[in-house]
Amino acid sequence: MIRFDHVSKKYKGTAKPALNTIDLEILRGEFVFLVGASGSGKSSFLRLVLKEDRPTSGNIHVLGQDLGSISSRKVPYFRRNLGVVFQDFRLLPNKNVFDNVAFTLQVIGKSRGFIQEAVPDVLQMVGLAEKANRLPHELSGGEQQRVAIARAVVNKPAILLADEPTGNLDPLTSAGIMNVLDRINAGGTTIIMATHDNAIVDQMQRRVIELVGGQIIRDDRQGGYGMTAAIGLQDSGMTAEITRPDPLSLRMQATGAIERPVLPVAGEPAAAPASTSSANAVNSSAGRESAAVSTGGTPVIPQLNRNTSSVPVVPVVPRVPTTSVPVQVSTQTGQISTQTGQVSTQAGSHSQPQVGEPPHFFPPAAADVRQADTGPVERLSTVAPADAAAAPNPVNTVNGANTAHPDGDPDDLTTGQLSLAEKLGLRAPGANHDPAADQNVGPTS
Ligand SMILES: Nc1ncnc2c1ncn2[C@@H]1O[C@H](COP(=O)(O)OP(=O)(O)OP(=O)(O)O)[C@@H](O)[C@H]1O
Repeated sequence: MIRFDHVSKKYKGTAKPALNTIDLEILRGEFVFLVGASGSGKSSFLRLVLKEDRPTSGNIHVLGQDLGSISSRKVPYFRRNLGVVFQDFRLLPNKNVFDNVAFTLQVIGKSRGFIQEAVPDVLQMVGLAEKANRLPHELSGGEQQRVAIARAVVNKPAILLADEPTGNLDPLTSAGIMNVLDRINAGGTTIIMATHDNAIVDQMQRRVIELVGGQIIRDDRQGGYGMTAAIGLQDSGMTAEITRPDPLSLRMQATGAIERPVLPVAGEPAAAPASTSSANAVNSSAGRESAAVSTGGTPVIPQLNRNTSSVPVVPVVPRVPTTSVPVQVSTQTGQISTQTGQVSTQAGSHSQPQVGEPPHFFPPAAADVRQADTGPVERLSTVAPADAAAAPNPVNTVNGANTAHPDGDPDDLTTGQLSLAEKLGLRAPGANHDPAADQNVGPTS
């Protein structure tokens, strides 16, 4: 699905490459954390996947396409297969939640009927069905990020790139976001998430690729955040991130139990301190939404409790024993791929998308702990109109790079002033556009 062959990226005027001879393969359906100290190359990696930049050397294949052979004119079409979520949300401030999500579909010419069906579905999935008419500034940070996620996935991208999506959020709210991402991944979307959030990485136990100085020093199939990345954070003064207590560990120490706390599925408190009372506040203020479990006053960064639902969840990638694979990644992932094709649901009702099959858009709400707290599982409908196969999706610049490109790369769509639609990769630069879409907004809470 994504393959880097000896990829290096060196920016003009810099002494060291931002990425140095990267070889790696990411398979369909994987959830991959990209960790590493500030400046280790995470965003550069994501930019290359998006073809927002091009490598100095090496080859990149995404979704079977050699990125080097995609012309600038075709980049927006390529990017419709990718969704991107950023730390700072980047919603349109003057459009309500529905219109922010619908915007993606309007730009690429989806029918009104499709939009009327797809947007409510995706808002339901992210837990914002009741807030479709709100403006971004009327939402909490976590809710704004949910809108951004909804916008990123409304047209079923094969790949979702998330650059520090929880970077502006408190732990409890972050956990809610991770729950949403986990569910999107369970529907078949490959997710690559750059993050400094050690607690999330440690608890999710997914594939972890760690960069140091532009090189992959670790590739754990079921990894944790790791010491090297943490040391890098300390070096860069971002110690708050690494000193956050791991509530799950604390809870396990306290109880000796290994059960996972329950995740809040949808919605977050406007400003959620991680405490029992705030978790309850979420619950009461958000009807069907469940609250995070907090034990003994210890804030719990929730983790999916896949066992609380009667509907089994399909493992997206079969879990193999944790093995550190600093190099030769593709060899191992090739083996995984074979296994993936054999996986089916325990219930037999929901299978993983196979190669060539678009991702199911919303998995059953099995991973959704609403059932545990609120009764029967509410199954989320799928967005499956006939024209959904085109699967366009918002794509934006990574790290807000809507500035002139340092290399003067002719393929670089970040050059010059671009509208949001252009930055989202939905329209080729210079095409007709909605002037109202030219503004972005960061966090408003
Ligand atoms: N446009 C650019 N021009 C020159 N150098 C750049 C550019 N973008 C990134 N770099 C350099 O490339 C290296 C990798 O940067 P990158 O943004 O990919 O790191 P990162 O791991 O995403 O960092 P952070 O966690 O702080 O976002 C850094 O040394 C950075 O200074």
